[in-house]
Amino acid sequence: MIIFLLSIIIFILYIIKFLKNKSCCSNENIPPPGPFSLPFIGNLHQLAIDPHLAIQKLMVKYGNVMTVYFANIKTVVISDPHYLKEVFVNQSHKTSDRFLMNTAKLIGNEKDILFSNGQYWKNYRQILSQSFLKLKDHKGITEKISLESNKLADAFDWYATSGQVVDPSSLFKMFTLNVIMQLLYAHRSSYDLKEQHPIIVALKMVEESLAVGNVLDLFPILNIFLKKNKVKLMNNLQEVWSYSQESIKEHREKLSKNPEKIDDLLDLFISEINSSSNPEFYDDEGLYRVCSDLLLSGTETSSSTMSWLILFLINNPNFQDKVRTELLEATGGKKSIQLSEKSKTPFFNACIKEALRIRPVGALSLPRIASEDVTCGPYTIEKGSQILMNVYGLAMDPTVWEDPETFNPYRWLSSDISQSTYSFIPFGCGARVCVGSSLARDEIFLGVGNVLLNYIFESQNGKPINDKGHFGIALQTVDYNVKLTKI
Ligand code: HEM
Repeated sequence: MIIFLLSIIIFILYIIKFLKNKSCCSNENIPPPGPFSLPFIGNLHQLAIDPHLAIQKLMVKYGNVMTVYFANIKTVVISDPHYLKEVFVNQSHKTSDRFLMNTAKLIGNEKDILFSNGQYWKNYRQILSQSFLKLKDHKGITEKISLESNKLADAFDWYATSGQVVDPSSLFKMFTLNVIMQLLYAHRSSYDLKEQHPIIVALKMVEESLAVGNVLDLFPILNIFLKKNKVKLMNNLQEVWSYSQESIKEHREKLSKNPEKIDDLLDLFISEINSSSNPEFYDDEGLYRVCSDLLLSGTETSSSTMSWLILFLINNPNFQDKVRTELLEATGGKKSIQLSEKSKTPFFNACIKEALRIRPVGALSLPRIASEDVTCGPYTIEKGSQILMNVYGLAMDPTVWEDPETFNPYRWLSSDISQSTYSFIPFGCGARVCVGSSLARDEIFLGVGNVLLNYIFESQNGKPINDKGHFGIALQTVDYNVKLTKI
């Protein structure tokens, strides 16, 4: 009986969905084409594992602007540089808002930067962007990042001298966490993986819950069974927020006594607020949520890119040798590189760009929503749809990139590189482009530069490492171990 009733319900839903799809569009209101979607799951059966690769396959049939359904969420995926510009730049007023799922609302409460919209987002984004601009010119703060990259190189030393293999990703993650922790709390943690700072432990738990969170966002009914996950997420977020609140209080007190004493990003942020026309708008809730945003958005992204870069340099030992020779020439033989020496390392800079192209960790960027109907070439993206930028697909387009699946840094050095800006968007594009891109590039340059100056990296078994990776909270490498030889 139950099966019979369920079949009837599914059949009715199927008909409703079919009729809705048919009736939604007049001639001038054509939605982008896409595969047929099933009731409840939409196209999840086609997209659930490695969605960036699944979308590549579907694109062959449906083209560069395509409609798919993540469960019942209507989603348009854009893989064409001209349409990206049309949608995210020319119609930015209709496409700057984030598509907010339940987990995003829990994290941001619509009072942060990653997951807020409207005037609230605009005000906080402006202050944060100004703070990042000033950070770049603040010698004392950039010096801290430089010193942290020397500590990262030291952290590999034990493995090199003892001959033990190590997973470099775990140390890269500690490095990017330490950078953000110093920018926000003036604290750092040991690289000893057994003695981790409580914030790092809490953040790891948050990331674990987020991986499960995706399923809950698509099927809220599962909340009944996975209540524990929500409680775990909230407890760990609370730990990060409380820690941030303490730090905000200390920073405010220090700046009220000495407004000129700027030691980190949080100081810059608070002093920008103090000198803004409406400082009372920026309450402590907004501030502590921005702190957790920076930990969430600015650590796994940069460290995964560093892991990809090292992986491709292991698989291409000639490139690794060439980078090291260039770095040693730039530093005059010293084992530590400075940001001021960036202009002397064009080949290494090209390798960083190539890693960001070939394995963009934000392979589908962060979702936006069409707040009104949006024109996209001959199609209309219906108000309320989720919109994704196909960052990975753009980087794999053979009409733009010669042999796109090959790690080839030379493509960035050739004088006839002529692809559109919107074909290479690892940091997204338009009004919500990544605010931390410059910091990320500096971290990758210093962190990977310094370890390459000190060690030769090889795979554990001497064979090339799997370079396909997997889609977790970001496009990540598979776990891999390296053998190190000290130089
Ligand atoms: C290689 C490293 C990184 C990559 C690939 C990356 C990528 C991205 C992407 C694709 C977006 C969405 C952009 C859009 O919607 O158009 C984004 C947003 C953002 N990123 Fe990054 N990111 C990186 C590092 C960082 C760092 C180091 C920070 C800060 C410490 C950061 C902070 C943010 C923030 C706050 C946003 C939200 C901006 C907004 O909604 O207005 N990211 N990032």
